[in-house]
Amino acid sequence: MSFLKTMSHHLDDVPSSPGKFKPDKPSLYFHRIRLQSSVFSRSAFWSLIFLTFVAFIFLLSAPSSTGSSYFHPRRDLLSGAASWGGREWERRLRKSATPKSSSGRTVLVTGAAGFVGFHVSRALRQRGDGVVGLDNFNDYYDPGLKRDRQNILSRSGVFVVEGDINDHALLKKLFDVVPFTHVMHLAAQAGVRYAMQNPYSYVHSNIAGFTKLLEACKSANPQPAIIWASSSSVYGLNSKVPFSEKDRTDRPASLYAATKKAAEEIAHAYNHIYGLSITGLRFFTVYGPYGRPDMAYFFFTKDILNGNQITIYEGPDHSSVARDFTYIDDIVEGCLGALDTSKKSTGSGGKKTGSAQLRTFNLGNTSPVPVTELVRILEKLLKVKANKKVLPLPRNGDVKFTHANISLAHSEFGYEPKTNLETGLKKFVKWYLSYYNGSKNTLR
Ligand SMILES: O=C(O)[C@H]1O[C@H](OP(=O)(O)OP(=O)(O)OC[C@H]2O[C@@H](n3ccc(=O)[nH]c3=O)[C@H](O)[C@@H]2O)[C@H](O)[C@@H](O)[C@@H]1O
Repeated sequence: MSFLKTMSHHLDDVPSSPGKFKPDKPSLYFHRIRLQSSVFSRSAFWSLIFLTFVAFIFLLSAPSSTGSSYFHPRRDLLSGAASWGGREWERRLRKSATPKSSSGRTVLVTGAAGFVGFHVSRALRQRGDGVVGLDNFNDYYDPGLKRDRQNILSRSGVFVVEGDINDHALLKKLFDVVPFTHVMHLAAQAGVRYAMQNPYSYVHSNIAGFTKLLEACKSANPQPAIIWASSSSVYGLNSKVPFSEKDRTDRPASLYAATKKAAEEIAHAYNHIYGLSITGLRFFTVYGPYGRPDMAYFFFTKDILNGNQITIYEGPDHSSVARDFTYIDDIVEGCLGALDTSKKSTGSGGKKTGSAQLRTFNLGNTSPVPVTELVRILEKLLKVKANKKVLPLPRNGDVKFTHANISLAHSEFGYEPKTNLETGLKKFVKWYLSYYNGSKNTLR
Protein backbone atom coordinates (compact mmCIF):
# COMPACT_ATOMS: atom_id res chain seq x y z
CA MET A 1 0.00 0.00 0.00
CA SER A 2 1.40 3.43 -0.90
CA PHE A 3 2.25 5.94 1.78
CA LEU A 4 -0.58 8.23 0.67
CA LYS A 5 -3.08 5.40 0.81
CA THR A 6 -1.88 4.46 4.26
CA MET A 7 -2.21 8.03 5.44
CA SER A 8 -5.72 8.38 4.09
CA HIS A 9 -6.72 5.43 6.22
CA HIS A 10 -5.34 7.16 9.26
CA LEU A 11 -6.82 10.57 8.79
CA ASP A 12 -8.35 10.40 12.23
CA ASP A 13 -5.20 9.18 13.85
CA VAL A 14 -2.93 12.18 13.45
CA PRO A 15 -2.57 14.98 15.96
CA SER A 16 -4.07 18.43 15.52
CA SER A 17 -0.70 19.74 14.37
CA PRO A 18 1.31 16.63 13.88
CA GLY A 19 4.35 18.17 12.27
CA LYS A 20 6.65 15.56 10.84
CA PHE A 21 4.80 12.32 10.35
CA LYS A 22 6.14 9.30 12.07
CA PRO A 23 3.57 6.73 11.09
CA ASP A 24 3.07 4.10 13.68
CA LYS A 25 1.25 0.84 13.61
CA PRO A 26 -2.20 0.87 15.11
CA SER A 27 -2.26 -1.56 17.99
CA LEU A 28 -5.75 -3.03 17.72
CA TYR A 29 -5.65 -5.31 14.75
CA PHE A 30 -9.03 -6.91 15.18
CA HIS A 31 -8.90 -8.24 11.66
CA ARG A 32 -5.67 -10.07 12.41
CA ILE A 33 -7.19 -11.60 15.49
CA ARG A 34 -10.09 -12.71 13.36
CA LEU A 35 -7.80 -14.23 10.76
CA GLN A 36 -5.78 -16.09 13.31
CA SER A 37 -8.78 -17.34 15.24
CA SER A 38 -9.43 -20.03 12.72
CA VAL A 39 -6.35 -21.90 13.90
CA PHE A 40 -7.16 -21.53 17.58
CA SER A 41 -9.47 -23.69 19.54
CA ARG A 42 -12.89 -22.20 20.28
CA SER A 43 -11.98 -21.56 23.96
CA ALA A 44 -8.71 -19.82 23.04
CA PHE A 45 -10.66 -17.62 20.66
CA TRP A 46 -13.19 -16.57 23.34
CA SER A 47 -10.38 -15.96 25.86
CA LEU A 48 -8.78 -13.61 23.38
CA ILE A 49 -12.04 -11.74 22.83
CA PHE A 50 -12.48 -11.43 26.61
CA LEU A 51 -8.94 -10.10 27.09
CA THR A 52 -9.40 -7.62 24.28
CA PHE A 53 -12.61 -6.41 25.88
CA VAL A 54 -10.90 -5.98 29.28
CA ALA A 55 -8.06 -4.04 27.63
CA PHE A 56 -10.60 -1.85 25.87
CA ILE A 57 -12.45 -1.02 29.12
CA PHE A 58 -9.13 -0.31 30.82
CA LEU A 59 -8.08 2.12 28.12
CA LEU A 60 -11.44 3.85 28.17
CA SER A 61 -11.23 4.46 31.90
CA ALA A 62 -7.63 5.74 31.84
CA PRO A 63 -7.10 9.50 31.97
CA SER A 64 -6.53 11.11 28.60
CA SER A 65 -3.29 11.55 26.79
CA THR A 66 -1.16 14.44 25.76
CA GLY A 67 -0.96 13.12 22.29
CA SER A 68 2.07 10.90 22.41
CA SER A 69 0.21 8.07 20.71
CA TYR A 70 -0.91 10.16 17.80
CA PHE A 71 -1.54 7.31 15.42
CA HIS A 72 -3.64 5.27 17.76
CA PRO A 73 -7.02 4.39 16.24
CA ARG A 74 -9.87 6.46 17.71
CA ARG A 75 -7.45 8.04 20.14
CA ASP A 76 -10.17 10.35 21.39
CA LEU A 77 -11.80 7.24 22.87
CA LEU A 78 -8.78 5.19 23.66
CA SER A 79 -6.74 8.01 25.13
CA GLY A 80 -3.29 6.76 26.05
CA ALA A 81 -0.91 7.61 28.87
CA ALA A 82 -2.03 10.02 31.56
CA SER A 83 -0.54 13.44 31.67
CA TRP A 84 -3.58 15.52 32.43
CA GLY A 85 -6.21 15.20 35.08
CA GLY A 86 -5.94 14.75 38.82
CA ARG A 87 -6.33 17.08 41.75
CA GLU A 88 -3.04 18.94 41.36
CA TRP A 89 -3.66 19.44 37.63
CA GLU A 90 -7.11 20.89 38.34
CA ARG A 91 -5.70 23.15 41.04
CA ARG A 92 -3.16 24.59 38.58
CA LEU A 93 -5.87 24.96 35.98
CA ARG A 94 -8.16 26.90 38.30
CA LYS A 95 -5.34 29.13 39.53
CA SER A 96 -4.28 30.00 35.99
CA ALA A 97 -7.90 30.62 34.99
CA THR A 98 -8.58 33.06 37.81
CA PRO A 99 -8.61 36.67 36.57
CA LYS A 100 -6.40 39.10 38.44
CA SER A 101 -8.50 42.06 37.35
CA SER A 102 -12.20 42.82 37.69
CA SER A 103 -12.74 42.05 33.98
CA GLY A 104 -13.97 38.58 34.85
CA ARG A 105 -12.52 37.28 31.58
CA THR A 106 -11.16 33.76 31.50
CA VAL A 107 -9.61 32.79 28.19
CA LEU A 108 -8.63 29.39 26.84
CA VAL A 109 -5.79 29.97 24.36
CA THR A 110 -5.17 27.02 22.04
CA GLY A 111 -1.71 26.90 20.47
CA ALA A 112 -0.41 28.84 23.48
CA ALA A 113 3.15 27.55 23.00
CA GLY A 114 3.05 28.66 19.36
CA PHE A 115 4.27 32.03 18.13
CA VAL A 116 1.08 34.10 18.19
CA GLY A 117 -0.49 32.08 21.02
CA PHE A 118 2.50 32.75 23.26
CA HIS A 119 2.41 36.52 22.75
CA VAL A 120 -1.38 36.75 23.06
CA SER A 121 -1.41 34.63 26.25
CA ARG A 122 1.23 36.84 27.80
CA ALA A 123 -0.60 40.04 26.92
CA LEU A 124 -3.91 38.72 28.26
CA ARG A 125 -2.31 37.64 31.53
CA GLN A 126 -0.39 40.90 31.88
CA ARG A 127 -3.59 42.89 31.80
CA GLY A 128 -5.18 40.61 34.40
CA ASP A 129 -7.30 38.11 32.47
CA GLY A 130 -7.45 34.50 33.56
CA VAL A 131 -5.60 32.46 30.92
CA VAL A 132 -5.22 28.74 30.35
CA GLY A 133 -3.08 27.54 27.45
CA LEU A 134 -3.41 24.35 25.45
CA ASP A 135 -0.75 23.01 23.11
CA ASN A 136 0.28 19.63 21.75
CA PHE A 137 3.98 20.57 21.39
CA ASN A 138 4.30 18.77 18.06
CA ASP A 139 7.60 18.78 16.20
CA TYR A 140 6.57 20.65 13.02
CA TYR A 141 9.38 22.93 14.15
CA ASP A 142 11.79 22.85 17.08
CA PRO A 143 9.72 21.87 20.18
CA GLY A 144 12.52 23.36 22.32
CA LEU A 145 11.40 26.81 21.25
CA LYS A 146 7.84 25.91 22.27
CA ARG A 147 9.08 24.69 25.68
CA ASP A 148 10.94 27.96 26.18
CA ARG A 149 7.76 29.88 25.41
CA GLN A 150 5.88 27.63 27.84
CA ASN A 151 8.42 28.32 30.59
CA ILE A 152 8.08 32.07 30.11
CA LEU A 153 4.30 31.76 30.25
CA SER A 154 4.52 29.63 33.35
CA ARG A 155 6.58 32.35 35.06
CA SER A 156 3.85 34.86 34.17
CA GLY A 157 1.22 32.63 35.76
CA VAL A 158 -0.13 30.92 32.64
CA PHE A 159 -0.48 27.16 32.82
CA VAL A 160 -0.14 25.57 29.39
CA VAL A 161 -1.90 22.21 29.35
CA GLU A 162 -0.15 19.66 27.17
CA GLY A 163 -2.83 18.18 24.96
CA ASP A 164 -4.48 18.14 21.62
CA ILE A 165 -7.55 19.96 20.33
CA ASN A 166 -8.65 16.65 18.84
CA ASP A 167 -8.85 15.13 22.31
CA HIS A 168 -12.56 15.37 23.03
CA ALA A 169 -12.24 14.12 26.61
CA LEU A 170 -9.61 16.70 27.44
CA LEU A 171 -11.65 19.56 25.97
CA LYS A 172 -14.70 18.43 27.90
CA LYS A 173 -12.69 18.28 31.09
CA LEU A 174 -11.29 21.78 30.55
CA PHE A 175 -14.77 23.22 30.07
CA ASP A 176 -16.10 21.22 33.04
CA VAL A 177 -13.44 22.63 35.35
CA VAL A 178 -13.33 26.22 34.05
CA PRO A 179 -16.26 28.37 32.86
CA PHE A 180 -14.26 30.01 30.04
CA THR A 181 -15.75 33.28 28.83
CA HIS A 182 -13.62 33.27 25.67
CA VAL A 183 -11.62 30.88 23.52
CA MET A 184 -8.73 32.32 21.54
CA HIS A 185 -8.14 29.53 19.06
CA LEU A 186 -4.64 29.83 17.60
CA ALA A 187 -3.67 26.15 17.33
CA ALA A 188 -3.28 25.13 13.70
CA GLN A 189 -1.08 23.41 11.18
CA ALA A 190 0.55 26.51 9.69
CA GLY A 191 2.79 27.03 6.68
CA VAL A 192 1.75 27.30 3.06
CA ARG A 193 4.35 25.19 1.27
CA TYR A 194 4.48 22.34 3.81
CA ALA A 195 0.90 21.42 2.84
CA MET A 196 2.26 19.65 -0.25
CA GLN A 197 4.44 17.44 1.93
CA ASN A 198 1.95 16.69 4.66
CA PRO A 199 -1.57 17.42 3.44
CA TYR A 200 -3.51 15.39 5.99
CA SER A 201 -2.04 17.25 8.93
CA TYR A 202 -3.83 20.37 7.64
CA VAL A 203 -7.15 18.62 7.30
CA HIS A 204 -6.80 17.03 10.69
CA SER A 205 -5.79 20.13 12.59
CA ASN A 206 -7.46 23.00 10.76
CA ILE A 207 -10.71 21.26 9.90
CA ALA A 208 -11.23 18.25 12.20
CA GLY A 209 -9.53 19.90 15.21
CA PHE A 210 -11.45 23.12 14.69
CA THR A 211 -14.73 21.20 14.54
CA LYS A 212 -13.86 19.30 17.73
CA LEU A 213 -13.23 22.60 19.47
CA LEU A 214 -16.52 24.09 18.26
CA GLU A 215 -18.35 20.97 19.41
CA ALA A 216 -16.88 21.41 22.89
CA CYS A 217 -17.72 25.14 22.89
CA LYS A 218 -21.28 24.55 21.76
CA SER A 219 -21.91 22.13 24.64
CA ALA A 220 -20.11 24.21 27.26
CA ASN A 221 -22.11 26.04 29.87
CA PRO A 222 -21.65 28.97 29.56
CA GLN A 223 -20.79 28.91 25.85
CA PRO A 224 -17.64 30.97 25.31
CA ALA A 225 -17.17 33.58 22.57
CA ILE A 226 -14.61 32.31 20.06
CA ILE A 227 -11.88 34.33 18.36
CA TRP A 228 -9.73 32.33 15.97
CA ALA A 229 -6.93 32.61 13.44
CA SER A 230 -7.85 32.42 9.79
CA SER A 231 -5.34 33.54 7.18
CA SER A 232 -4.65 36.07 4.44
CA SER A 233 -4.11 33.06 2.22
CA VAL A 234 -7.90 32.68 1.80
CA TYR A 235 -7.71 35.51 -0.78
CA GLY A 236 -5.80 33.04 -2.97
CA LEU A 237 -5.52 34.05 -6.59
CA ASN A 238 -7.41 37.37 -6.21
CA SER A 239 -5.70 40.24 -8.00
CA LYS A 240 -7.70 43.21 -6.72
CA VAL A 241 -5.81 44.96 -3.92
CA PRO A 242 -5.95 45.72 -1.10
CA PHE A 243 -7.79 42.59 -0.02
CA SER A 244 -11.11 43.39 1.61
CA GLU A 245 -13.24 41.10 3.77
CA LYS A 246 -15.98 41.56 1.17
CA ASP A 247 -13.86 40.04 -1.62
CA ARG A 248 -14.40 36.51 -2.90
CA THR A 249 -12.36 33.80 -1.20
CA ASP A 250 -13.17 30.82 -3.37
CA ARG A 251 -9.86 30.43 -5.22
CA PRO A 252 -7.33 29.13 -2.67
CA ALA A 253 -3.83 28.48 -4.04
CA SER A 254 -2.82 25.97 -1.38
CA LEU A 255 -4.39 23.25 0.71
CA TYR A 256 -3.47 25.32 3.76
CA ALA A 257 -5.60 28.17 2.41
CA ALA A 258 -8.40 25.76 1.53
CA THR A 259 -8.51 24.42 5.10
CA LYS A 260 -8.70 27.94 6.52
CA LYS A 261 -11.48 28.80 4.08
CA ALA A 262 -13.30 25.59 5.05
CA ALA A 263 -12.95 26.53 8.71
CA GLU A 264 -14.55 29.92 7.99
CA GLU A 265 -17.58 28.12 6.54
CA ILE A 266 -17.70 25.69 9.46
CA ALA A 267 -17.69 28.72 11.79
CA HIS A 268 -20.69 30.07 9.90
CA ALA A 269 -22.62 26.83 10.43
CA TYR A 270 -21.88 26.64 14.17
CA ASN A 271 -22.83 30.27 14.59
CA HIS A 272 -26.07 29.67 12.73
CA ILE A 273 -27.08 26.45 14.45
CA TYR A 274 -25.81 26.85 18.00
CA GLY A 275 -25.60 30.60 18.55
CA LEU A 276 -21.83 30.60 19.05
CA SER A 277 -20.27 34.06 18.86
CA ILE A 278 -17.35 33.66 16.43
CA THR A 279 -14.74 36.12 15.16
CA GLY A 280 -12.24 35.03 12.47
CA LEU A 281 -9.01 36.99 12.10
CA ARG A 282 -7.15 36.84 8.79
CA PHE A 283 -3.50 37.27 9.77
CA PHE A 284 -1.03 38.61 7.20
CA THR A 285 2.48 37.05 7.41
CA VAL A 286 3.11 37.66 11.11
CA TYR A 287 6.74 38.00 12.21
CA GLY A 288 8.76 38.95 15.29
CA PRO A 289 10.68 37.66 18.33
CA TYR A 290 9.94 34.07 19.33
CA GLY A 291 8.65 33.61 15.76
CA ARG A 292 8.24 30.48 13.66
CA PRO A 293 11.48 28.99 12.28
CA ASP A 294 9.62 27.71 9.20
CA MET A 295 8.95 31.24 7.96
CA ALA A 296 11.17 32.95 5.39
CA TYR A 297 12.33 35.93 7.49
CA PHE A 298 13.41 33.48 10.22
CA PHE A 299 15.31 30.93 8.14
CA PHE A 300 16.77 33.64 5.89
CA THR A 301 18.33 35.11 9.06
CA LYS A 302 19.74 31.74 10.05
CA ASP A 303 21.02 30.99 6.54
CA ILE A 304 22.55 34.41 6.02
CA LEU A 305 24.43 34.09 9.32
CA ASN A 306 25.56 30.57 8.41
CA GLY A 307 26.68 31.61 4.92
CA ASN A 308 24.12 29.31 3.30
CA GLN A 309 22.45 30.17 0.05
CA ILE A 310 18.90 31.54 0.23
CA THR A 311 16.32 31.25 -2.52
CA ILE A 312 14.25 34.29 -3.40
CA TYR A 313 11.18 33.69 -5.50
CA GLU A 314 10.16 36.09 -8.24
CA GLY A 315 7.01 36.45 -10.33
CA PRO A 316 6.63 36.36 -14.13
CA ASP A 317 8.89 38.82 -16.05
CA HIS A 318 11.12 39.18 -12.98
CA SER A 319 8.34 40.90 -11.04
CA SER A 320 8.76 40.91 -7.28
CA VAL A 321 6.84 38.78 -4.83
CA ALA A 322 5.58 40.84 -1.89
CA ARG A 323 3.99 40.33 1.52
CA ASP A 324 2.07 42.56 3.89
CA PHE A 325 4.44 41.57 6.75
CA THR A 326 2.75 42.33 10.09
CA TYR A 327 4.62 42.72 13.35
CA ILE A 328 3.56 40.52 16.27
CA ASP A 329 2.75 43.38 18.67
CA ASP A 330 0.27 44.80 16.17
CA ILE A 331 -1.33 41.38 15.79
CA VAL A 332 -1.61 41.04 19.57
CA GLU A 333 -3.38 44.42 19.72
CA GLY A 334 -5.76 43.20 17.02
CA CYS A 335 -6.46 39.93 18.85
CA LEU A 336 -7.22 41.71 22.11
CA GLY A 337 -9.38 44.28 20.32
CA ALA A 338 -11.38 41.52 18.66
CA LEU A 339 -11.76 39.68 21.96
CA ASP A 340 -12.87 42.78 23.84
CA THR A 341 -15.53 43.64 21.25
CA SER A 342 -16.84 40.10 20.94
CA LYS A 343 -20.35 39.55 22.21
CA LYS A 344 -21.57 36.61 24.25
CA SER A 345 -22.69 33.42 22.58
CA THR A 346 -26.44 32.94 22.74
CA GLY A 347 -26.76 29.18 23.07
CA SER A 348 -27.49 27.18 26.15
CA GLY A 349 -27.41 23.43 26.60
CA GLY A 350 -26.31 23.12 22.98
CA LYS A 351 -29.35 25.06 21.73
CA LYS A 352 -29.44 28.54 20.24
CA THR A 353 -31.70 31.06 21.94
CA GLY A 354 -31.07 33.97 19.54
CA SER A 355 -28.82 35.08 16.72
CA ALA A 356 -25.15 35.50 17.60
CA GLN A 357 -22.25 37.61 16.42
CA LEU A 358 -20.24 36.37 13.40
CA ARG A 359 -17.34 38.53 12.23
CA THR A 360 -14.26 38.37 10.00
CA PHE A 361 -11.39 40.86 10.07
CA ASN A 362 -8.15 41.37 8.19
CA LEU A 363 -5.21 41.96 10.51
CA GLY A 364 -2.40 43.16 8.25
CA ASN A 365 0.01 46.04 7.97
CA THR A 366 -1.44 47.66 4.79
CA SER A 367 2.05 48.12 3.45
CA PRO A 368 3.33 45.27 1.28
CA VAL A 369 7.10 44.86 0.97
CA PRO A 370 8.92 42.85 -1.74
CA VAL A 371 10.82 39.82 -0.46
CA THR A 372 13.98 41.32 -2.01
CA GLU A 373 13.55 44.30 0.31
CA LEU A 374 13.08 41.99 3.30
CA VAL A 375 16.44 40.42 2.43
CA ARG A 376 18.11 43.82 1.98
CA ILE A 377 16.98 44.89 5.46
CA LEU A 378 18.20 41.62 6.98
CA GLU A 379 21.61 42.01 5.29
CA LYS A 380 21.88 45.49 6.73
CA LEU A 381 20.88 44.44 10.25
CA LEU A 382 23.05 41.33 10.27
CA LYS A 383 25.94 43.10 8.53
CA VAL A 384 26.35 40.07 6.29
CA LYS A 385 25.81 39.87 2.55
CA ALA A 386 23.36 37.11 1.61
CA ASN A 387 24.27 34.42 -0.88
CA LYS A 388 21.16 34.71 -3.06
CA LYS A 389 19.65 32.58 -5.73
CA VAL A 390 16.60 33.89 -7.59
CA LEU A 391 14.07 31.35 -8.85
CA PRO A 392 10.65 31.68 -10.48
CA LEU A 393 7.86 31.30 -7.93
CA PRO A 394 7.18 27.55 -7.93
CA ARG A 395 3.64 26.25 -7.98
CA ASN A 396 3.79 25.33 -4.32
CA GLY A 397 0.88 27.28 -2.88
CA ASP A 398 2.63 30.64 -2.61
CA VAL A 399 0.77 33.62 -3.98
CA LYS A 400 2.48 36.61 -5.59
CA PHE A 401 1.41 39.28 -3.16
CA THR A 402 -0.78 40.06 -0.16
CA HIS A 403 -2.10 43.43 0.91
CA ALA A 404 -4.69 44.01 3.64
CA ASN A 405 -7.45 46.54 3.76
CA ILE A 406 -7.80 47.00 7.52
CA SER A 407 -10.56 49.60 7.68
CA LEU A 408 -13.08 47.16 9.16
CA ALA A 409 -10.84 46.23 12.10
CA HIS A 410 -9.99 49.89 12.50
CA SER A 411 -13.62 50.96 12.75
CA GLU A 412 -14.65 48.05 15.00
CA PHE A 413 -11.84 48.15 17.55
CA GLY A 414 -9.37 50.84 16.51
CA TYR A 415 -6.85 48.45 14.98
CA GLU A 416 -3.87 50.46 13.75
CA PRO A 417 -0.55 48.76 13.01
CA LYS A 418 2.38 50.83 14.22
CA THR A 419 5.48 48.87 13.26
CA ASN A 420 7.10 49.02 9.83
CA LEU A 421 9.15 46.10 8.53
CA GLU A 422 12.55 47.63 9.27
CA THR A 423 11.67 48.44 12.89
CA GLY A 424 10.07 45.04 13.42
CA LEU A 425 12.98 43.14 11.89
CA LYS A 426 15.39 45.09 14.07
CA LYS A 427 13.56 43.77 17.14
CA PHE A 428 13.48 40.27 15.67
CA VAL A 429 17.21 40.23 14.87
CA LYS A 430 18.06 41.51 18.34
CA TRP A 431 16.02 38.71 19.87
CA TYR A 432 17.42 36.12 17.46
CA LEU A 433 21.03 36.95 18.26
CA SER A 434 20.48 36.89 21.98
CA TYR A 435 18.26 33.78 21.94
CA TYR A 436 20.73 31.75 19.93
CA ASN A 437 23.55 33.32 21.86
CA GLY A 438 25.39 34.59 18.84
CA SER A 439 25.82 31.01 17.73
CA LYS A 440 25.85 30.47 13.99
CA ASN A 441 25.01 26.84 14.42
CA THR A 442 21.77 25.08 13.89
CA LEU A 443 18.67 25.92 15.84
CA ARG A 444 18.06 24.14 19.06
O1 LIG B 1 -0.41 35.45 5.76
C1 LIG B 1 -0.66 34.29 5.99
O2 LIG B 1 -1.81 33.95 6.14
C2 LIG B 1 0.41 33.26 6.06
O3 LIG B 1 1.67 33.89 6.23
C3 LIG B 1 2.77 33.04 6.17
O4 LIG B 1 2.88 32.53 4.85
P1 LIG B 1 3.83 33.32 3.84
O5 LIG B 1 3.33 34.70 3.61
O6 LIG B 1 3.97 32.43 2.65
O7 LIG B 1 5.19 33.46 4.67
P2 LIG B 1 6.64 32.86 4.41
O8 LIG B 1 6.61 31.42 4.28
O9 LIG B 1 7.51 33.43 5.46
O10 LIG B 1 7.04 33.50 2.99
C4 LIG B 1 7.19 34.90 2.86
C5 LIG B 1 7.59 35.22 1.46
O11 LIG B 1 8.88 34.71 1.19
C6 LIG B 1 8.88 33.99 -0.03
N1 LIG B 1 9.88 32.92 0.06
C7 LIG B 1 9.71 31.91 0.92
C8 LIG B 1 10.64 30.92 1.03
C9 LIG B 1 11.79 30.96 0.24
O12 LIG B 1 12.68 30.08 0.30
N2 LIG B 1 11.95 32.00 -0.61
C10 LIG B 1 11.02 32.99 -0.74
O13 LIG B 1 11.21 33.91 -1.54
C11 LIG B 1 7.46 33.49 -0.20
O14 LIG B 1 7.18 33.29 -1.57
C12 LIG B 1 6.66 34.64 0.40
O15 LIG B 1 6.44 35.61 -0.58
C13 LIG B 1 2.65 31.89 7.16
O16 LIG B 1 3.68 30.95 6.99
C14 LIG B 1 1.30 31.23 7.08
O17 LIG B 1 1.18 30.29 8.13
C15 LIG B 1 0.25 32.30 7.20
O18 LIG B 1 -1.02 31.82 7.28
